[in-house]
Amino acid sequence: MTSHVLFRAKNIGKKTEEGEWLFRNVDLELDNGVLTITGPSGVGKSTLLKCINQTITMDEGQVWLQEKTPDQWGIPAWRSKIMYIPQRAAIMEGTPLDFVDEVRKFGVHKTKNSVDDPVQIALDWGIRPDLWHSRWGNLSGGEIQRIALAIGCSFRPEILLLDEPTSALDEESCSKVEKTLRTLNCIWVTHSPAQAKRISTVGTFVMQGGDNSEPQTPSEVVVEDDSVHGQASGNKHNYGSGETRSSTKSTHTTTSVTNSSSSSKNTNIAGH
Ligand SMILES: Nc1ncnc2c1ncn2[C@@H]1O[C@H](COP(=O)(O)OP(=O)(O)OP(=O)(O)O)[C@@H](O)[C@H]1O
Repeated sequence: MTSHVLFRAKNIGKKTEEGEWLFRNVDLELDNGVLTITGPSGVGKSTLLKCINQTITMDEGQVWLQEKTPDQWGIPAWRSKIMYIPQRAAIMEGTPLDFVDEVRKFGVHKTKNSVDDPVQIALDWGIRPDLWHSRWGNLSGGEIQRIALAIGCSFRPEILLLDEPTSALDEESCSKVEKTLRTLNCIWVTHSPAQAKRISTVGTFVMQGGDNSEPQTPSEVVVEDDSVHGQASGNKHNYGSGETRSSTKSTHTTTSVTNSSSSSKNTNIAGH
């Protein structure tokens, strides 16, 4: 009998085009809060988020939201509830407001009246209202990033899948965005151990290439140079169980999720 958590992923695996395992046996749980994912470049963090969002097909494993699979929800509903915000928003035709109107037409999202105003959300992050009338191609990387995030937040998904959501932001903007996002349910990929320490409320999954079945233990993440060090080594556990990181003066000890044995049309915000 499994516990009824908001979101569960069990044994997720994805193969490369050559048929090797890019990663496998990834287990995640999130009931409430922010779960961060770190790991070396190319290990498959973005691909994992896309598998969860059902943007691409996983080769093994299953995901559940409120104990229902994507097929049981229906893929459009699933993607509106577990919304993926890509690392680099695709440059589209038109303006951000055009895009918001387009997405609202799909109807799988909540009705217009129950949707938050993305312009207001982004205003708190330093995005002037007039920028919503600018063509996507005329916006800076940091403006596009905040606007895409604000649109995602405005639809009030159950969970936001965030792929390095502040990578193009200066410190002040980053801090404002983090303040908002920390109040939501997020699975958040970051390369910054310092950011993982700041924002994760339920722990950090240190992703490994290939088989993730080895139980992980708290791993040392050196904060000073903002790069990930150390190897997973320790107790098997799931997120959502209340396990949290501990820290010392110079290092941050993250927790890791259990990892047991190791594409389609979408409605992503400004997505691929
Ligand atoms: N649909 C797919 N099927 C199989 N492999 C894929 C697919 N999409 C991407 N990949 C491959 O997966 C590998 C990992 O890419 P991914 O972007 O997920 O890594 P990452 O850990 O997020 O990297 P970074 O930290 O640099 O952003 C890449 O070599 C990429 O070519």
